[in-house]
Amino acid sequence: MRRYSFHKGHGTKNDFIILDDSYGMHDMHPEFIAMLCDRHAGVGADGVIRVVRASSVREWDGDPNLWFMDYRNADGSVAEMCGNGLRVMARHLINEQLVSSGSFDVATRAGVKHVAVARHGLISTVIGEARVSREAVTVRLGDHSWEATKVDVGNPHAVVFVDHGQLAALDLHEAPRWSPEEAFPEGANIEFVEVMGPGELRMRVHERGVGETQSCGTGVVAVAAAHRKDSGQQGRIRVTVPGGDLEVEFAGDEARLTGPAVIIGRGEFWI
Ligand SMILES: N[C@@H](CCC[C@H](N)C(=O)O)C(=O)O
Repeated sequence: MRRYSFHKGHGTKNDFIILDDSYGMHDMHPEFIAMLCDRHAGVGADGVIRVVRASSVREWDGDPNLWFMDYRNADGSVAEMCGNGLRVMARHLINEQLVSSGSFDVATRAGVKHVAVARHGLISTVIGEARVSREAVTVRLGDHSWEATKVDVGNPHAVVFVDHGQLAALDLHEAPRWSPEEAFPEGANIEFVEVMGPGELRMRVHERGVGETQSCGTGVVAVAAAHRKDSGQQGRIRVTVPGGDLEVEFAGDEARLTGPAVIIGRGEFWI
């Protein structure tokens, strides 16, 4: 049996277990992650963020001095990026004085992302380009089907715009399906969105490797990018998710995501 210390945090109620592992000593076996994230038998979370020096990450060939966000979904699968996780990891690095200022870069499997403390203690993250595809994808949930927009935010997303009043009634206990299957060979995060007004969106999400979550930062960027492409919306886009509000701004095609990031405590577990 081993003893581990952890921190727990969330960004708009998308919650994470944070494991400090500077030198890459932890074994991130999928069963270990799934057990940790189990809300009844473990600590419980939507995912695990392993905070590791980039120099200790075999597949990383960029700046070795950065901190690397090694993100795992609750089922133990690896994800390229996590928008809410990035803010929470930034808050953790600042709190633990693992960085020397409030503005720095973090390495992820989707490249280097800049983070900075913003107004009212929110954290702003440069997520980069959200690539909106023209490829036709159909999403099905129960008896409904919709044409969806495929968006690549470093990780895969399908964005479905639903009619007014439809969002709250969706049953996301069931996993949405898509066709053609080859559209997302690695699986997908599926966002359902209602347009409330210009630049005002409401979203629910079924995350790959988790199920329905209270928020998804990369999902929020995906829906903002799809909305901007459809409507020509300029300026700030506010996305309300079950866990709170997030804002997306674009500079050219580059998306910046701003929102809260909270560390709620720390503890130890034995496995
Ligand atoms: N909740 C995250 C996304 C986490 C990864 C996702 N489930 C995937 O598998 O791509 C976010 O805030 O972006």
